[in-house]
Amino acid sequence: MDSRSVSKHIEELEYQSKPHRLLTLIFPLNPPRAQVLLGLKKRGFGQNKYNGFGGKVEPQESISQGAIRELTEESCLRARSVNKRGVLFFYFENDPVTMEVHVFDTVEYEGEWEETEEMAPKWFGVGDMPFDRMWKDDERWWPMFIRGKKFIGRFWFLEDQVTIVREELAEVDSLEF
Ligand SMILES: Nc1nc2c([nH]c(=O)n2[C@H]2C[C@H](O)[C@@H](COP(=O)(O)OP(=O)(O)OP(=O)(O)O)O2)c(=O)[nH]1
Repeated sequence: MDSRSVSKHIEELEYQSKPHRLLTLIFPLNPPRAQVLLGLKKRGFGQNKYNGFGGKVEPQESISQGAIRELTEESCLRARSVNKRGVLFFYFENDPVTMEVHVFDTVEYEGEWEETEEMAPKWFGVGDMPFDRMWKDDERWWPMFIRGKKFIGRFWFLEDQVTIVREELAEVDSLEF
């Protein structure tokens, strides 16, 4: 198990024994936090969905460094600081790998966003999200995200990657494990 994973804090042997893929997901907010930059994913996992920016954490970096790197690779924005906002775990039917996604926001970033090979960015009002073109779980935790809360969620998907058959979602005071 990757030592950066927070899985050791979940008391479920079945959960701990599964391989985890560590991923980041970061949302740039405009300074009054009224708008969020999403990207339309052009290829790979989640293609044609709007999402924040992110991807796999590399072995030599911290999770927040991974979030900052992916933001630049996918949108050309350079984050000066990030805030950890949530951890999400995804389980897919017939897939032994648990996806452990660390969610961040940033209000301190530099540069102009640009379309990249992976993402076509676009600003949205935080209360006007394109949920019909996003991952199904997003509308569940987004209200916590925009109210400035921290959260931990677990979502069990069928193989279709659309149907959620079970979920656990809770606000937490801290994500410093
Ligand atoms: N909003 C949201 N994001 C999700 C969900 N599931 C999930 O993996 N993600 C995010 C986490 C990552 O940011 C992204 C998946 O990472 P990725 O496959 O694009 O990773 P990558 O960029 O390293 O991959 P690549 O370069 O090899 O294509 O999708 C979800 O249910 N909701």
